Amino acid sequence: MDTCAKVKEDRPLLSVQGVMKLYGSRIGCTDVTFDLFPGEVLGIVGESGSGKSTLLGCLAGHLKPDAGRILYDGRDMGALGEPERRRLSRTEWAFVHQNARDGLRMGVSAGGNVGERLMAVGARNYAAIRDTATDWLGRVEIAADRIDDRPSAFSGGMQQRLQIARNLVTGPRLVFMDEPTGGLDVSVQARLLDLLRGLVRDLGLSVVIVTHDLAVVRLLADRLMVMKSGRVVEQGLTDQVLDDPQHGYTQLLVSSVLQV
Ligand SMILES: Nc1ncnc2c1ncn2[C@@H]1O[C@H](COP(=O)(O)OP(=O)(O)OP(=O)(O)O)[C@@H](O)[C@H]1O
Repeated sequence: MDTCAKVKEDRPLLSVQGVMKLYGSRIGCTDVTFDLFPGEVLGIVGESGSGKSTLLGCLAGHLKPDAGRILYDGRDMGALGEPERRRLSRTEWAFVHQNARDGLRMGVSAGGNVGERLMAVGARNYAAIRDTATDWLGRVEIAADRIDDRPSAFSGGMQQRLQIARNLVTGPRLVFMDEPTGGLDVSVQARLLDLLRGLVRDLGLSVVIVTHDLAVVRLLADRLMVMKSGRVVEQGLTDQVLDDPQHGYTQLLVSSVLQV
């Protein structure tokens, strides 16, 4: 590896510095600082209203922070124009919504949902697009003979897997996930988690994942950030935080799960 490439590898893919987002006088999130390195998975946990979605919205460029800086691959997101942000959303980033319907086009076939992402980054050869779509449906365990079905004919778990294929087909570097296993049956969740873990590992993805579910972060996240009332109360290696929580709130969060 030459020196230049090495320097790039050592640089955070995402650097978040003192980010704050207010809704009027209400704090959405405040004083959030962390680095995400290439290939790392960061889990964000906290109770409802703790600011997880607000922070994710700021990171993904859906919300404009009121203070702080977000650097993506060294570039200040606040200084990027809207066309460049849209280009990044199409090419280098992906966003997996909790509700698959928010991330899919329900009137378009499964193959079309995957294929149109490829077309958005310049693919034009119909046969090659269909082949890639078929391959990706297989990777998310959807049978090839369902390629022309619409997502509305799929189960919740299948829709979520299709949303994941649609998001990953273009080879993004950074994936935002908002409760990707939320709202699914426990057995469906387990299968989806397993699939996600395999894809994250095989593709070496950098991921920021928001969840209520400590089992999800235990399985997927290298590092964990715990939020309460819009602030980060604790962060560290996932096993360390879950096995030896330092903050009273994290202790409560961990013990409430153990008691279930
Ligand atoms: N559009 C909005 N307008 C006003 N206040 C908002 C808005 N969105 C969020 N908030 C407030 O910001 C704070 C953080 O909310 P946020 O939705 O980010 O939390 P969360 O941890 O994602 O919750 P949940 O797990 O329920 O999605 C809460 O006090 C919430 O009421």
